[in-house]
Amino acid sequence: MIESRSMGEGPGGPPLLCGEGLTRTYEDGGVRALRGVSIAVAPGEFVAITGPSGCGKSTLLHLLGGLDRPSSGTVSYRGRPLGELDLDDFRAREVGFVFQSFHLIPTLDAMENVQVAMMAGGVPRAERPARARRLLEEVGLSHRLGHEPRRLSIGERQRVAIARALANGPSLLLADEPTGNLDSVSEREILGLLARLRRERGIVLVVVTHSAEVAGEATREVRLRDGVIVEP
Ligand SMILES: Nc1ncnc2c1ncn2[C@@H]1O[C@H](COP(=O)(O)OP(=O)(O)OP(=O)(O)O)[C@@H](O)[C@H]1O
Repeated sequence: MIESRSMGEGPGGPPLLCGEGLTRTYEDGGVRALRGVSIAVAPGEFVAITGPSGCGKSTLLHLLGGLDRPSSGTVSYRGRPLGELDLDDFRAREVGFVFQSFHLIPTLDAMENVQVAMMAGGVPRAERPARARRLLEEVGLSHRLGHEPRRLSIGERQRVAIARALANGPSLLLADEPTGNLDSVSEREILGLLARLRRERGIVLVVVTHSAEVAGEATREVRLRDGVIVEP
């Protein structure tokens, strides 16, 4: 097996998130999407995962977030393998996910989209509206609380999706091409927002991207090629 590594330079102690010897073969077509990747993400980091189309970036992100399981290898969070954790709880409370196409519920307004995520996180019903409002204010959408996705700009939709990802106070945001559908102005705004969340909330960012601008803002770039990490 090819083994490739990328380690974060943390201030000591266990990394926040760690993948060791990760492989993923899709039975459908026998594609070896990941062929032995080890990556450690330390507190405070903003890691950009880059590489050509089909090299395994989304696959890696899904494994790190517990959305998919490796064919072999282990993902650990705060030193504990995901297999030992309550996965639903991990995905709902510890990690926020952001996607290229937002994945908002079209019939719900911004407030409702954010509150839906709070159900899984066990936020008491009575607390949800005020918390959703605060989050939407934090992402700059206090004037769009009652708007459904179709009445929001593309950049605003991604802001709602980011507010939703913060609904349960995660330590980590995992984002798959978060600016892939945005024009360059909106991309810069979303990038500024992510940087602020890292600075003010201490949120760790792992972002899959094709954008040189996004990769340039990261504290570390991890490049994949054909399912392995290549050294910069
Ligand atoms: N569910 C699946 N079943 C079968 N093959 C898959 C599946 N998902 C991904 N693959 C294959 O695994 C490889 C890696 O896919 P992945 O989506 O991780 O790449 P990527 O680097 O994120 O690509 P892109 O930048 O185009 O989004 C590709 O060859 C893809 O066709």
